[in-house]
Amino acid sequence: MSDPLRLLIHGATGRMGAALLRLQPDVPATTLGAAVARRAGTSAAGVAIAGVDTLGDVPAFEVAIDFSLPDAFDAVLDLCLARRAAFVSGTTGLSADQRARLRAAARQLPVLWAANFSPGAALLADLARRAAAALPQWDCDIVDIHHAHKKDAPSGTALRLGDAVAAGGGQPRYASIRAGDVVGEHTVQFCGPGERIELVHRAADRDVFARGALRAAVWLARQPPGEYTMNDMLGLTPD
Ligand SMILES: NC(=O)C1=CN([C@@H]2O[C@H](COP(=O)(O)OP(=O)(O)OC[C@H]3O[C@@H](n4cnc5c(N)ncnc54)[C@H](OP(=O)(O)O)[C@@H]3O)[C@@H](O)[C@H]2O)C=CC1
Ligand SMILES: O=C(O)C1=N[C@H](C(=O)O)C[C@H](O)C1
Repeated sequence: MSDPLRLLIHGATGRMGAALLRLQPDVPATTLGAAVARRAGTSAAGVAIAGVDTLGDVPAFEVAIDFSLPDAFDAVLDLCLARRAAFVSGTTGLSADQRARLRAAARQLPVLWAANFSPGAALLADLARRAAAALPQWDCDIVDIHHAHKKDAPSGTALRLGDAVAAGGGQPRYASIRAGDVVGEHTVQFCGPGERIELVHRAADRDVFARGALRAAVWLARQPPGEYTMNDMLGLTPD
């Protein structure tokens, strides 16, 4: 049996970081190499979290899982390049330059960035593309609802769904609601004369994203350098 994969969890004090730290021990193919956040501290489960000022000193790891903020993204990507480690990221709101850096890094490392690590959201994008292709004259609106603390709008998933609609020939419009503690809800709505179709995905909790990211880390560690998607991992139609 091979040694467990050492993970770096970046954004460890956040909502997603907490779910990842809680669920990582359920994935025996992995072990926690290091956990990092903006400020050093200790997680609810007693895990030591390093501050980003000591990011360069973290122990060896094979895969980084990043759920942080765009401001924090470049430093962890640079660390993966320096350490030749695979990179899984779910951080949304990235700039065009950051997306380009990710593509460039994929020439040297296996990289999997996804706006949404739930398998259902990947399937929703495929359904949205097919619906848009079948309903060329209908209006298409994408609505995302998230907790009040979410910083980016439209959500990364909404933009991903919009790309899928555009690939099907549609022209999506976006609306975002930030309210309460909603984990994440996305609706792709098609309106035609006298009728309306809604495709809806609701995440019940953040564990679905964390499980998807841990599964991605194990899968990505076995891939050669390149840019991968959830569809590649799940064996769905390529984007
Ligand atoms: N792709 C997907 O499936 C999903 C993606 N997301 C995305 O993941 C990201 C994180 O979401 P969430 O957990 O709710 O956010 P939180 O605000 O709860 O957590 C953000 C984390 O990033 C850390 N951080 C912030 N700035 C820096 C910095 N400059 N350097 C180092 N660390 C930093 C924070 O550390 P500190 O606490 O010390 O400030 C914290 O640990 C968002 O972009 C969100 O949109 C969320 C859910 C699912
Ligand atoms: O910030 C969140 O919470 C979420 N962000 C992702 C996004 O921007 O699409 C995924 C999920 O909906 C939760």
